[in-house]
Amino acid sequence: MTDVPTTPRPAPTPLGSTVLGYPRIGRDRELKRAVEAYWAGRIDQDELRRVGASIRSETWTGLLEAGLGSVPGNTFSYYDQVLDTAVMLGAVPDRFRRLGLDPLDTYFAAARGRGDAAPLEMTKWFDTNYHYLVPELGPDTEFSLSDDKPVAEYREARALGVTTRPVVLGPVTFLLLAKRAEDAPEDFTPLSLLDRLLPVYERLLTELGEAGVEWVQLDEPAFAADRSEGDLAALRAAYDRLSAVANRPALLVAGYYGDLGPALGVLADTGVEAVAVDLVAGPSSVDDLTGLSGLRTKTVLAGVVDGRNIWRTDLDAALGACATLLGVAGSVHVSSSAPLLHVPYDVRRETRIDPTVRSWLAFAEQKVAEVVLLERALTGGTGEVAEELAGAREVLAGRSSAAGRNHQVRAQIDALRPEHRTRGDYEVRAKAQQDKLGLPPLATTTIGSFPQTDDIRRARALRRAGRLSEDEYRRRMRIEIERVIRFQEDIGLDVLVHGEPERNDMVQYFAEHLDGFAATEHGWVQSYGSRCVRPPILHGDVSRPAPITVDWSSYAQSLTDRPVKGMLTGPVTILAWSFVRDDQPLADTAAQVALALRGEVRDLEAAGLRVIQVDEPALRELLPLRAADRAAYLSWAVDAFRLATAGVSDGTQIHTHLCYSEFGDVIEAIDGLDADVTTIEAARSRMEVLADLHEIGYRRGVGPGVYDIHSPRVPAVEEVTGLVEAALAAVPGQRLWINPDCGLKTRGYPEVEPALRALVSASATARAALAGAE
Ligand SMILES: Nc1nc2c(c(=O)[nH]1)N[C@@H](CNc1ccc(C(=O)N[C@@H](CCC(=O)N[C@@H](CCC(=O)N[C@@H](CCC(=O)O)C(=O)O)C(=O)O)C(=O)O)cc1)CN2
Ligand code: MET
Ligand SMILES: [Zn+2]
Repeated sequence: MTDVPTTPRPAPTPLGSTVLGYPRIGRDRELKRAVEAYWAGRIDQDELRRVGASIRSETWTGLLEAGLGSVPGNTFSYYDQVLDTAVMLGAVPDRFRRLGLDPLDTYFAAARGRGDAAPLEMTKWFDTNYHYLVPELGPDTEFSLSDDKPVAEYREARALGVTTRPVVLGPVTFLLLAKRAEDAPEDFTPLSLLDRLLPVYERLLTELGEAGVEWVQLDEPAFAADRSEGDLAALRAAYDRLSAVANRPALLVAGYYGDLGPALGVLADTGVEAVAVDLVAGPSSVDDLTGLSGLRTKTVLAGVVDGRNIWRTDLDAALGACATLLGVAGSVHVSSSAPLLHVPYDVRRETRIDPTVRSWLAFAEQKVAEVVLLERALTGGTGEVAEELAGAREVLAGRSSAAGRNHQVRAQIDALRPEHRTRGDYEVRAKAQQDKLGLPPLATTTIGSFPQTDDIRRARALRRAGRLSEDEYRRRMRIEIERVIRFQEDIGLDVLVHGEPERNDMVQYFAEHLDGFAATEHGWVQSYGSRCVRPPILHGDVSRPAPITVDWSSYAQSLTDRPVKGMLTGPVTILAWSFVRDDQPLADTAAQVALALRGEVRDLEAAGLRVIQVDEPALRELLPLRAADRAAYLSWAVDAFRLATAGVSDGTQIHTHLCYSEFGDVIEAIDGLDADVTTIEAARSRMEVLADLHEIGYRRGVGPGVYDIHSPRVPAVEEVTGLVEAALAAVPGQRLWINPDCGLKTRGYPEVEPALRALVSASATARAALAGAE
């Protein structure tokens, strides 16, 4: 129990039904368009702020009218909520402040870099496809309440007649997500700053209280992962202190993306008024909660409506979970399991999705309606909503009986044997590949995509609108492929790519060509900053009706004597970046996708492609947050990749590519993929991953990225040469590949051309040095 007495204050209005957060890009990506127009100098700050205000007002009024008991506030962001928090806490690194820009431009400079000021690192947000900017902290960091965004947005909503519950990233998760600033001592940990940080949160709570805020939500998702005793002690200390603040709003602490484990007991013993638990990703939380006497006086938000996936809720099951909690908690209200940031706005706009499949789906708006309905059932009894419950039951029954079963696919999976996932000895393969390809040491290549020019995107938009024929579209893409091939020949790369111009996205494109998936038209979700994706919906058994990439890749190969790499997205990444069915184990779905890709890999080989890359950038992303679940995941993930790729002969070279990750936890799985060549993000971390690979005895080809494509900066030749030398110190030249960190689709040719020339020149220099040394 806390030994700090909490200040007596009037009981807050009950929370009622709610969601933990909401999409913020605008129903038609208005924010993306406005932010990008602002960056390009086409609109000014006033215009950008008008777009932001209109998205916020539409969100608040919409949520109020939908009948939520408590409307979340401060869920808007111009780029990222972690950066917003760093700005609010006055923790923006000096290199951005020194630029002397106004607050909004300083903010964007931290997000995107400017001149010599490299941007904050961007990394995966838990196990999602959202990316946040990593705060940099050191022993000299001084926090101060430097921005009033949560208060200002509260007042803005009030003026529109909506009372909101500001959502703020919690202090402990903020510190756990931060990293040590480069100039900080090695043994510094951001969590050591907790005592310095808490006064700022105390001040924030005071100001929110003064503004009339009744409830504030502090998010602590970091506790859905394994945490140390020290982390738990920090959580306890933080909420003991924050709950002792005088005249503060009532505190709701939200944990999501999994069960809170021991953190739940810690929170139950602090003076916070409410906790939100994720009963979808962490269903066992129901049992964890029942033993906690500390909850008897608290409100529990039961996260029973999935905030991450798009299936309609099993309302009976959800009500059952809520009912169990009624006996444990002071009061229970219904909520989404996580912020709705990861789902699109409105399924009713998807008129091209088969109506049966569409009837199974709920996007953000529909989820809000489910939450409201469940709350009515919980408070007024099921009789009041009997009709709605019966309707939902019928849809659910329809889904489980239909579920697009493909008996042929299931029979093929049942017939698989270990040899379908095993290739021959690597040394034998390497020899056969060298005979066929005759590549020099330090061979150069790229990761697949070339800049998606306005012309390409416009052509695709015209075709979608029916204003460009399929033939004309294909003709234009072929012209682009030829241009990209000639460009690479001119630069002098060794292994070429076709450039992926025909792909809207590396996952959506494949989903559009596989059975068992539905693509959306408007289902945009933020991935980072202004970049969005439309995750496809994997609703049935997966199969490949016809070859997908073979025409494009063999056309590219027909244009050149140099080897062209076939280019596919791997099964784990296709799953990670889709909305996947929740009615069978992920492992089974992965095997189906892998089997479809296996057919594509073999068709590419038969068409004369000697090198085939199967991208798995999301291998790390799907790694379970809790260590206990990891071995099982890695086992099926590796199996799926091997099933997709092991059907080729020894002489066909399989590449894979990984990015956006800290690889330490999956390094053995990377080895287990058994790819002949692994290209991997490394430029920003200065080749750290090579030491990890060396340690586990990895001995196949490796291409650590020597050009950071996530920044508009063009590296100088000396910089690339430095990275190549660092790599050569860890890997022999014959096994070393020279390539960028990732695909080039988000970059422009003015950056790409000099960067690739630098890369080829650095390889040539290192090659000459190697030859001289022999
Ligand atoms: N799914 C996925 N997740 C990923 C990645 C990825 O590549 N894919 N990469 C990592 C980083 N995340 C990223 C996410 C998105 C983008 C990205 O570039 N997204 C594009 C959209 C890509 C797309 O779907 N393009 C479509 C639609 C393009 C579009 O907006 N068209 C306009 C019309 C254009 C015109 O008329 O000129 C429209 O529809 O309004 C196409 O090319 O066909 C964007 O936000 O701008 C990049 C990286 C991790 N996660
Ligand atoms: C996010 S990984 C990207 C791999 C893909 N082949 C590309 O180059 O775009
Ligand atoms: Zn990549």
